[in-house]
Amino acid sequence: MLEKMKGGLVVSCQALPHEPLHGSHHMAAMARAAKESGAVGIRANGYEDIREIKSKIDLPMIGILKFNDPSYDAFITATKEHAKLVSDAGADIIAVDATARSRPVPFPELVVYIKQTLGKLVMADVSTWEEGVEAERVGCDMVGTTLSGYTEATKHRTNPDFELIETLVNKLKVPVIAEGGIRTPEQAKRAIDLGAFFVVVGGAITRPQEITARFVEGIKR
Ligand SMILES: CC(=O)N[C@H](C=O)[C@@H](O)[C@H](O)[C@H](O)COP(=O)(O)O
Repeated sequence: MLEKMKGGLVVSCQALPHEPLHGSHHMAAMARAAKESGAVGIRANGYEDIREIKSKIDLPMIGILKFNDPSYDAFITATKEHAKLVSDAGADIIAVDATARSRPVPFPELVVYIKQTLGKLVMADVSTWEEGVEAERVGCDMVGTTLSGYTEATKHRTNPDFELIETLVNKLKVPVIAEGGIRTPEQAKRAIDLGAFFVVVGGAITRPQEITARFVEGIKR
């Protein structure tokens, strides 16, 4: 499965409850459009969306479950229960928050559970290269730059974080996934040229409100 994704584009099809396109019907339509135009995989959030997309579109699925619990900071598939839901929905790869922030289950325990009990691959969503090294050490199958810019320690960084992509490629043996803030085909190509295994693009393709805002701003400027 991973060989088929190498050098390609994964489209993240996500709309949270407050977003205009929220709903698995819309997300499955986005995923279908992505597949028709050559995407090699889909990333999606939550049981309903993952299940609906998987039932309609035959592409590898990176599944997540986003949940903000006030008692800890990690928010992407941070518990075993959430990992099981994502797995039951049909995800092939489960992406997890791998940042060095507070979490409900020790990270190595979550990784072992996903790999051994659920039998799925683990993508570690990190914000720093140190977190990437730790994720590889505890057995994650791939490391993504997803959370650079989204933690207290990295909020000063701009994305796409090409420096992080490059550093992770140099330090890790597992595939490095470029994700977060990629807005143009040129940026996606640059990430691949730096050694990213595949590229994940979300908002620039599947969040029309983001795209509209950029055009409106562009006209004002
Ligand atoms: C930080 C966070 O919550 N990231 C989420 C992770 O799944 C998604 O909201 C992003 O859309 C995804 O990572 C793709 O990134 P971008 O939409 O920038 O291309």
